[in-house]
Amino acid sequence: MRSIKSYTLEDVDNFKEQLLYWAQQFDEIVWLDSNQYAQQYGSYDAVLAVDAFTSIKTDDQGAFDKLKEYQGITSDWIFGYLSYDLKNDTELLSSKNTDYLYFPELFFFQPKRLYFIRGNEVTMSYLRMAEDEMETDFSEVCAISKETIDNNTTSSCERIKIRLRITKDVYKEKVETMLEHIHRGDIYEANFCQEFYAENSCINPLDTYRRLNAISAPPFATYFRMGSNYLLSASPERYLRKEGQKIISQPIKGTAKRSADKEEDMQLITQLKNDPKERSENVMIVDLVRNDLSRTATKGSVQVEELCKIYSFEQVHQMISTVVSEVSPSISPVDVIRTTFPMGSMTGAPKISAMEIIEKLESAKRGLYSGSVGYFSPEGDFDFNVIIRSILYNEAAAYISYTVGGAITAKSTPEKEYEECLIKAKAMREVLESSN
Ligand SMILES: C=C(O[C@@H]1C=C(C(=O)O)C=C[C@H]1O)C(=O)O
Ligand SMILES: NC(=O)CC[C@H](N)C(=O)O
Repeated sequence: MRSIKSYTLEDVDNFKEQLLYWAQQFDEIVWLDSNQYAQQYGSYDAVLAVDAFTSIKTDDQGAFDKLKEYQGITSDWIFGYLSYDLKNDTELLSSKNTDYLYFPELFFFQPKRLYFIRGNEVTMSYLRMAEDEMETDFSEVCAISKETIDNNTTSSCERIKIRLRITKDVYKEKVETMLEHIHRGDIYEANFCQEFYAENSCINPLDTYRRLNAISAPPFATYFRMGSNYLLSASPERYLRKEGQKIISQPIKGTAKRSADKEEDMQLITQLKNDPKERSENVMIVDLVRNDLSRTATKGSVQVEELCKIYSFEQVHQMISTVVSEVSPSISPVDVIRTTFPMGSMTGAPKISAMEIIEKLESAKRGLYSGSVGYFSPEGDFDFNVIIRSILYNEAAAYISYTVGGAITAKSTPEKEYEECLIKAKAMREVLESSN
């Protein structure tokens, strides 16, 4: 079904820039870049999928059933996203908060043109109908000069004014309400988020992504486009990956800022590692993920491979755990996602009560934020990230948005949680405010 061609690259970083620039001509784009971050699990350094041959977009009930059918029928590479509000398809829940971004709840496509980069090699994988264009496309990509990219990736938009969806005082009141729920025993932990936005504004998506990625260089960077809807993501977090029969989930809980001073930076790592509040936040989510994975796992196969390990990224230090399981080949890959979605790190525990309380206290529909972007391979393997540290943009609606949040537990204080939100928001704010 696909034609394959591989080339050795002289300058991989330059080729990545050329390829993403070349991709801009297509309406559907998924670009995943791990920024050379050293990770145990991963197949490619970067992947580009463009030009939909077939696609699926849903906004109603039964989204996971439709995805399962689509994934089964295509039996090909499919790329796309799951928005947070698909929770309503897995549990008896609803989303009543206002949607400002208008992304469909689920979107996947089968790309005609695919590029996989690994080391200094690129492999092109084109559907037969486009195979005639493989060589000309490759030459076109390689002919793009740095000047062309720089000259055409400038913005003619006006300065962006970022607004807060809720004030700091309202945020603190809501965290107090969350704490009351925790003290009453309704929940142990919930991830409470707030939105920052700009109306009647525009950005150059490629320029914005490039600058966000340059200061973040995370392992799950994403440039996504579907028509006039864009996701520019600097996510450090994996939600779920499947490699053969093995399932891998890597929830993050526990965040510390970075310092330019080496010694202070080391202290921040030690503090985070030994902080009982951050550790207990993480362990609670690990328990939830173990429970979620056990729904499709073979008996006794759920294991914690790594608990509360600190990983440093350009913007923050994070505490990450790795939970794995085995599934039997008879289980559909979509069902492994359906039974674990939305990821526990973005909900809280117990999951359903946390999602109900989040819905009541938050002020905007989460949509794609705290959802997931990724792909399925023809064999049914997959890799999906967590959509955080991301700028969402609806060009047609002239609306730009980023949301940040953090886990609230019995040990939380509203002031500290607010500070943590600002640490997570720093890169997005910097990039948007220096747009022009
Ligand atoms: C909610 C966000 O991040 C989540 C919350 C974290 C925390 O509470 O420490 C860490 C990673 C994410 O799972 C965000 O970045 O907006
Ligand atoms: N950056 C990426 O997300 C690359 C794709 C994916 N992580 C993989 O290696 O399979």
